[in-house]
Amino acid sequence: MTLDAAAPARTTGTVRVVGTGLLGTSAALALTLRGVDVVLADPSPTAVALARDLGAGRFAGPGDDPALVLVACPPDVVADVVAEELARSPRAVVTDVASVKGGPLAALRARGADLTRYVGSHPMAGRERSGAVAARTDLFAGRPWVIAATEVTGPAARQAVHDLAADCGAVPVTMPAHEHDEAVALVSHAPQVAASLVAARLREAAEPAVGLAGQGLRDVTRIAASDPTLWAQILAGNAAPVADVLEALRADLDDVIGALRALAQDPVAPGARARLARVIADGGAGRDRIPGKHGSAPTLYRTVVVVVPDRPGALAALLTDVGRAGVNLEDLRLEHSEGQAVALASIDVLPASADPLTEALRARGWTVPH
Ligand SMILES: NC(=O)c1ccc[n+]([C@@H]2O[C@H](COP(=O)([O-])OP(=O)(O)OC[C@H]3O[C@@H](n4cnc5c(N)ncnc54)[C@H](O)[C@@H]3O)[C@@H](O)[C@H]2O)c1
Ligand SMILES: O=C(O)C(=O)C[C@]1(C(=O)O)C=C[C@@H](O)C=C1
Repeated sequence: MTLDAAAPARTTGTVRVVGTGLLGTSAALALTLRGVDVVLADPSPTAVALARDLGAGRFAGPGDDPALVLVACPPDVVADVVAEELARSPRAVVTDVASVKGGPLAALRARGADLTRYVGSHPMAGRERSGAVAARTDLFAGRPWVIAATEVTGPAARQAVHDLAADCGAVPVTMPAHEHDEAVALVSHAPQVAASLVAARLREAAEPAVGLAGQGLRDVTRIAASDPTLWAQILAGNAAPVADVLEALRADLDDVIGALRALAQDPVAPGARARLARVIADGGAGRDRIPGKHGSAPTLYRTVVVVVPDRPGALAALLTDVGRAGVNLEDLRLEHSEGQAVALASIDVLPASADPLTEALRARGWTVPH
């Protein structure tokens, strides 16, 4: 997915990005691509220089007069930084992208900040890596961007953040802060804890067991690589809603354990298999409700799986042949088990491209198993 750089930006005036890590630099790259004047600030000189070097904008200076300030710093300090930015630029709209919204809003309200010019927001897009080096121009493409407007948010602030989200390729969604926090406890924060707990079980596992890991484990644990300091802040900032989701999960887990213990005692324990089947079926029903990348049904892409020999240049050759086939690659995953002479590349493409790509790759000698 790429951003349509040709479309004119809705955002007008200079945008000041404060915190040039993954989120700040990704937004700055998307805005710069659209021709928006972006100035960059971060307490870390390396972080801001890196973002500038990547083409995300220019260094902030004393003469800047931003129309919009985007705060993309860690959640713990977000209320302080927003308050500073409101005072520094008395005419600007200020937003932040922290993963929790209720706490920062309450803190700003308590200190009497100008909430007509501030509107918290949260793009539902990210990565398990931090810093400007992980930034991507299309990070937000097709993703929801929550705008947590309040009853006192001014229309200019609403519009400016709406335009910012749209210019980054995201889909703006308006939602009150408390509703947002409950929703992300379920769809983001508890899943992070679950992924981390599953992955943590692997620490003490014997080498041969870990060597058997397939795509299932990789899918479930990708986000276990996330930044612990950032996530400790996110979880602490949304403690009660996350605890509620995890308590419900614990009850479900106890039910599964009960069925398994019953089967361990008696292989034909009445009702046990039905309880296990129900867990898997309920999981499938829940998963079916997850929207696709663009908010549509999750059947947006088809996956073409290709066998890639384990030798230098093989993946590059495959990508070249995908390009020669005239097919736009939407996503790529590589599965490689230790000791195996081949890897499996899963290439997501638009449904209409799957069969032509399969044929073109087979014609060029690639093994495409199904
Ligand atoms: N990582 C994700 O997937 C993701 C997704 C959506 C929203 N968010 C939110 O975006 C924000 C930034 O996360 P990130 O992943 O970009 O983190 P990051 O670690 O990549 O970047 C954070 C940046 O903030 C800077 N910073 C630290 N203290 C600061 C301060 N007092 N003032 C200004 N800048 C400061 C750091 O130097 C760093 O460059 C967080 O609030 C996070 O909750 C993260
Ligand atoms: O995809 C990832 O790696 C993410 O961490 C993204 C994710 C999410 O849970 O979807 C994580 C935290 C953010 O606040 C928003 C998005």
